[in-house]
Amino acid sequence: MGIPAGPAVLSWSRLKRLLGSYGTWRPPSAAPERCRAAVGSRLRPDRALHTARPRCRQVPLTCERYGLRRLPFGRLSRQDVGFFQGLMPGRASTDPEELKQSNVDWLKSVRGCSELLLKPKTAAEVSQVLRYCHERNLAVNPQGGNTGLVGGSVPVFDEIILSTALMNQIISFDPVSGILVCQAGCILEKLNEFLEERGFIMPLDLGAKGSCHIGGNVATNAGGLRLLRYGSLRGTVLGLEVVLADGTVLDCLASLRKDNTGYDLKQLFIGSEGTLGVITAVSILCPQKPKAVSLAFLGCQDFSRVQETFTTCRAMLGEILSAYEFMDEKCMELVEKHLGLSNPVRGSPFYVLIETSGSNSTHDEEKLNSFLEQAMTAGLVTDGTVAVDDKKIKTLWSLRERITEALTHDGCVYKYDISLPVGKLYDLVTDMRARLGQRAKNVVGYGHMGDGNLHLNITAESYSHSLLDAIEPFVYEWTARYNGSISAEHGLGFKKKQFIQYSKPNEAVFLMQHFKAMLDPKGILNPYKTLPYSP
Ligand SMILES: O=C(O)CC[C@@H](O)C(=O)O
Ligand SMILES: [Zn+2]
Repeated sequence: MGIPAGPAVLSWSRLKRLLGSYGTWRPPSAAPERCRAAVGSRLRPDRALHTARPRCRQVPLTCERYGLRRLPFGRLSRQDVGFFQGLMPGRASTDPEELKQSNVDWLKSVRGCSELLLKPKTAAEVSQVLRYCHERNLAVNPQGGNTGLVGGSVPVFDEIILSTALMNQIISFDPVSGILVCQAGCILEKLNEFLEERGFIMPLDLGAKGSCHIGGNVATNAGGLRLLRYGSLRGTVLGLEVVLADGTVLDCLASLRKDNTGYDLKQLFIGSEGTLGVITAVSILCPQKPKAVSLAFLGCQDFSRVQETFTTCRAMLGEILSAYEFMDEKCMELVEKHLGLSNPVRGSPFYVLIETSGSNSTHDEEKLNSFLEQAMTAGLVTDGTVAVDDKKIKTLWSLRERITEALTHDGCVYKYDISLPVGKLYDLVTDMRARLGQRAKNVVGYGHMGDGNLHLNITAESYSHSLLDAIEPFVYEWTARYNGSISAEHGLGFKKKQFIQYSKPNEAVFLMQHFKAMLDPKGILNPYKTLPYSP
């Protein structure tokens, strides 16, 4: 098949020129195009569906803050709205209150101005929506639980929001193979509860589990807290059903552990952030629910001890090690200050959470105890607490899981999600702290130590271009110097797409542009996201 040249394709030389200047990329200086109400208040508001959700404080429009130009997509007309309302009565909303929630990201950092929210229930409906949008050249923003952290899940301009919220059916579960097949809008926590009743668990776990959708997890290749044990979604997702930009339904919803027939197409959609197709159903391999879980929360005097504790516990705990997370003392101060949680182990510059999951509590506790004895004797950890009952385990986990939430109460947050060689992980935080000095309110580091994944977060009283200039591209150059990744698990979305070249060669970006043009020649799927700006 030939590769059609579309507006999203850049010539090789143009691409090279663009990539060469991304380090200093700035929004175009031309006057931004304001989000224009195409049909606005003339439309009859539908019934609000989520009146209980908190009101959003006014977030600047993304297109204005970044001075962006709208791509030449069609404008939503009264006839278009009529078509969608006929296709899914009561599920095509133009209610400004409801749209307000869906136009803003969870961090309240980016805001679009979509005027239509669609809630299909089936892949067939998604197919009809996309076929229509493709014909009319209307841009579409697929949206799951809207918990993403890089601005990938909300519109930049007036893209139609295609929500998976009502695609929430479990299709099948096979207790012999542990394979679950479900629609994309199932909430991660709900799936986990369903599985736990049957002696299984989901292979991924995130702080956002109560709201995020499995389709969104797959579309962003979310990592989370269990990756160390169960690997990434690239391994556990066995099949996908995806609707392509022109409405074609791609049924690759296989439930097979082994299948070497041709290219593994599902991998293209895992982590593509809704830019290549809309994931409508997922087949996923789920592990057995562990019979025994223990959690140790320990304090370490410096980062080299955090590292040594990791290598020691990996060697001593072996197959029962299921998570190794770290956080610095600033993180703990913030969860105490903003969320009122209490830290059971005070006075350490670093803390680690070590989880074991196995099938025999006596055996596992014996192993954990001998590791703890060794770690204390060697002076790797100074203090700690261990939990084996569910309630205490949850309480300890919340100290780690709720750091993101605590940060949002601390001010405007600048987020970096970096992969680095484990030995270098914390140096970036130290360097950044020294570089920013008083300009930042707090600079904190935490993350998935076992996966070499640092969450560097910087807070300030308010958003400032000059603070951003002090952070970027420094943070990306630093990461590239050590061959790290500028997005370990959150994706590129809107906020990081211009920096892809710090982690991918030009040839790879060029090929990605080609895939995008082949699968979505009009560029209607989640435009302005993931791939670099193409004027
Ligand atoms: O907020 C962040 O930077 C990280 C969020 C999430 O990936 C986590 O590991 O808690
Ligand atoms: Zn994370």
